[in-house]
Amino acid sequence: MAEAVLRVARRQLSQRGGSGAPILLRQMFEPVSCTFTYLLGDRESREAVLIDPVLETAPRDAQLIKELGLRLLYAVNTHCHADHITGSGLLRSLLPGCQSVISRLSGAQADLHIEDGDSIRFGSFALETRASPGHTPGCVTFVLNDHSMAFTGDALLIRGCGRTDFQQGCAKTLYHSVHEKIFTLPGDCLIYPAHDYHGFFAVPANMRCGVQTPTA
Ligand SMILES: N[C@@H](CCC(=O)N[C@@H](CSS)C(=O)NCC(=O)O)C(=O)O
Ligand SMILES: [Fe+2]
Repeated sequence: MAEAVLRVARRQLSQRGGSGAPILLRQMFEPVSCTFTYLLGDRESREAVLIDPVLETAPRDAQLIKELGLRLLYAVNTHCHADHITGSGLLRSLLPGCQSVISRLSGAQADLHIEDGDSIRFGSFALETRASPGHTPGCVTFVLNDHSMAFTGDALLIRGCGRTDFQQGCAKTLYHSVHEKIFTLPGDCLIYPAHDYHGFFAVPANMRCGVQTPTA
């Protein structure tokens, strides 16, 4: 018990940037495709990244980013499926200076291509790229540098995983990705998936909406 409390306290401390301010996190939802988009920002430098934007809600996201006084460096995609990648292009035009990012293995066009192990920096934070193929060959999971949160795209959903029956999906590959790249994260790492098709998520007062491994 005491150890768990210490672990949470340590995590809360390390989620702070250079000024000691906590990371800014907003979980947003697009109800037609049931997609989550995540905004992460450094409160000091005002640099931010957006994970898995959706075309229809890109104007909403751009408006929020402006209202929060953030500078969007990257619109980042966990994988190449139409429900995600279509938003990046619009965001580039709505927020000049923003660059689109996706894995090289996805085969999709972007300003920046990333690979397993690459880091995406914003302010005093960074997202580490973990290749997690299976839903698609180019799927990646983004892990905050202190391993307190992970953005799993369609690799790991809530009480399930992404489908593997189309666009070069492979159940065996996904099984290994989830077990070796996601379940190996610390037990108190919060998992933020790309979809909720069943209304399983809740928004508690403290806005912590992830679920913990390995009981996701
Ligand atoms: N089953 C979904 C239909 C939409 C869908 O196929 N979603 C993908 C992720 S977007 S590429 C998926 O992997 N779903 C998981 C699944 O178990 O189907 C729905 O219920 O609307
Ligand atoms: Fe997908």
